Amino acid sequence: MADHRKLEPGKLVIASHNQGKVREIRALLAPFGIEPVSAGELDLPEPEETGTTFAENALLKARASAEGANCVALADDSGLCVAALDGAPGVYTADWAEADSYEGGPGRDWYMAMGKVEGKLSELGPNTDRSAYFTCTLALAWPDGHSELFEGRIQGNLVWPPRGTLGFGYDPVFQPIGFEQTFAELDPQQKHDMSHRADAFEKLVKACFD
Ligand SMILES: O=c1nc[nH]c2c1ncn2[C@H]1C[C@H](O)[C@@H](COP(=O)(O)OP(=O)(O)OP(=O)(O)O)O1
Ligand SMILES: [Mg+2]
Repeated sequence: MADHRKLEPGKLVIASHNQGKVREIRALLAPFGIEPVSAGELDLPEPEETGTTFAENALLKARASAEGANCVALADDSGLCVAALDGAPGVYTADWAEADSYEGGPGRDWYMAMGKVEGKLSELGPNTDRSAYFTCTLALAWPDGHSELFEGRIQGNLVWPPRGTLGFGYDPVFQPIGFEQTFAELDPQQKHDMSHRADAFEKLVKACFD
């Protein structure tokens, strides 16, 4: 793909403030001679995600970090899309988890968020379609304004109650097709081999590394 710009070895900012994501992206980047630093480590601001699509939000985050750090930045905007809920929570997946933490400040309550999804599904009755997919849009942004987008997806079914303690976010209720375990029960390496993030990453690697 000659129209893609190659990624050179060196510094790259992971434009995410989600520790779970940063951990996964570091593992995916490990074989490529890239030295990832996270936006948090560089004290880069967390831009407001005002976009209405995954691509808009991914670009917004990548551009903010590329400008702030003056180096290539990689952002991930992802979410859970539930078929019976017309694709919700979708772009608003993180927002559904927004809660006041016990300390009184803003925080995220994943158990509450998973319960919200389950509550809406159960309102639709016992035979409701429980299929869902995770989607991930990766945006690479260069300080000169160039950017590239890659999209990945994984199909599965929602389970209740949540199971497993690995991973992050909605992993305990997501069971990928062909597996008896949820993402939070699978070995992290198994998740990295098949996830929406891995799928998007595979496309990025094909385009941006030799
Ligand atoms: O593999 C995953 N396993 C479980 N849950 C996941 C996954 N991937 C995305 N998700 C859920 C949680 C996340 O919070 C939301 C995306 O929201 P999103 O705005 O892209 O990420 P975020 O606010 O957590 O971090 P940041 O924007 O700093 O990268 O979807
Ligand atoms: Mg976010």
